[in-house]
Amino acid sequence: MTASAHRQELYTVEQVRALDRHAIDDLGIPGYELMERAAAAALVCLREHWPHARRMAVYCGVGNNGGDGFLLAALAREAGLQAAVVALGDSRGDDAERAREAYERGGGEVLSWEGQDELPDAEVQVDALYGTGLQRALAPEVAQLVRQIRASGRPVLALDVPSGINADTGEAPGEAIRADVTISFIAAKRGLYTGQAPGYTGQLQLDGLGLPAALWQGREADAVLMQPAALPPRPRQSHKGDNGHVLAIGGEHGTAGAIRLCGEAALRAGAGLVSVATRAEHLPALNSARPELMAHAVDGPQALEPLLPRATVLAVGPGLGQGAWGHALWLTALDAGIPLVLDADGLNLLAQEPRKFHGLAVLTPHPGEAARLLGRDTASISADRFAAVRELARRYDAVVVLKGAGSLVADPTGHVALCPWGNPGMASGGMGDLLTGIVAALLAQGCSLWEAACLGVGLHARAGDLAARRGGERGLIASDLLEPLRGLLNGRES
Ligand SMILES: NC(=O)C1=CN([C@@H]2O[C@H](COP(=O)(O)OP(=O)(O)OC[C@H]3O[C@@H](n4cnc5c(N)ncnc54)[C@H](O)[C@@H]3O)[C@@H](O)[C@H]2O)[C@H](O)CC1
Ligand SMILES: [K+]
Repeated sequence: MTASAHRQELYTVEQVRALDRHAIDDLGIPGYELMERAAAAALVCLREHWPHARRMAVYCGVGNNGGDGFLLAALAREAGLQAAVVALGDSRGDDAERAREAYERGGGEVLSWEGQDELPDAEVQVDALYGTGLQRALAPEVAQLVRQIRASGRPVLALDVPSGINADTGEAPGEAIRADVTISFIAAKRGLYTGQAPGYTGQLQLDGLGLPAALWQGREADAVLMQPAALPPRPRQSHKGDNGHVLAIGGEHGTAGAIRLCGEAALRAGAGLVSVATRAEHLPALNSARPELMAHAVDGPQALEPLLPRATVLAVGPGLGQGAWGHALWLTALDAGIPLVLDADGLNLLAQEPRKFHGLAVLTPHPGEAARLLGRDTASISADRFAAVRELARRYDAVVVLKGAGSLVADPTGHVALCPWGNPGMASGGMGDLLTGIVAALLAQGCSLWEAACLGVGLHARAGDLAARRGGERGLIASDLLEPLRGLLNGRES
């Protein structure tokens, strides 16, 4: 496994092809040699994960991904392993044809496969059907093969991309290979880290195929993969005034939980002071449960206005509702000219009354809220999350977090950062309220919009992973994250 400096950069398929061409044309490394290196790296990976496996079945497509598979099978046979190859059809392209010939010349046999044929008996199955060349959903007969591969219950090693996954967007337009391990070559394809892809890649490994670092220098990447980070230690003489004042606004009749979680998260993420502006009925519960939260009864804008001058950051939306009360507070907050984090109903109100924030806001939509903000359906957001988050940041002139597996952060200039952490246990109520409070607290402590959004998303997801590791993903609730969050914020992993 080649550790490579470029691993934190993410590329589109087109950019990966340009890297391949650069390696071939400018560094003089033939495409076939890249294929040989890919096959060698795949065999090392296979033996790392399944050291006792003696029999493998390699499923080869007609292109270069299939070529990788043929050369892997040839190397495996040379190493004394049994390798059966099932081919989808005749190989297309010089390198793929040459790879197939090399396999057959070494005595390898190619099995054809029709609809209901039994699959070869194997301890490990290798997916070399499609890689970065996938252009649409798998054909029905290939989808059937994929289902049979899954039904066999045998582990799967996917080469470069799990077949059926779009390496640009992370979408599975139809059936797709669920791999136990995916080994991806040369550069990290952005689609493998977001959307549906993380559910299909299994453990994702990257191998730079021994290419010189010069290959990536100065080459355009599309996004960056977030790296673990924390806030710098607090100065000894720090006092609460130094760490900002978050004013959280929300909590329509009967919905105190969201704004309370938001406020608690802001406290746990280090804000110096946290106030909550909400309906009067919620004050007794708030004050008894969390006296550190200064709760204010706010029945309209005239009661909110005196609180604004003391606030350095606003967190607007958790449980706000879209009625007259919520709308009036929302308008007052947005017109205050104070940096803010907008979430939940604050975003739904924005979808109805769009405005640009000119670098004063972080928006934190989930795909459904993003769809409303763009006037599209949720499916189109999931079909290309990178395009959607960039369009949101540009249209609203704000830093935008598009939540979901592989959360994305974009700024209005098009920079995108991708969060590789998080787990399905976090798809539960209140997690978004937590994130809003965390981002607001980081802004209050002096982070820029971009830093607060990236660090906030990363801390939130890593806290979710720590909490899930301790007690499992099922039944994970937002408040479970508060303690791990505090540790991570202070640079402690456990
Ligand atoms: N130097 C390099 O480029 C290296 C590439 N490597 C491997 O090559 C694949 C990409 O190979 P490519 O031939 O471009 O495409 P695929 O093998 O992924 O796909 C084959 C072929 O299939 C057609 N196709 C696409 N989608 C469908 C579909 N749904 N149904 C039917 N047919 C479809 C399309 O014409 C494709 O061209 C890359 O992933 C690497 O595995 C080496 O590993 C490194 C060097
Ligand atoms: K594949």
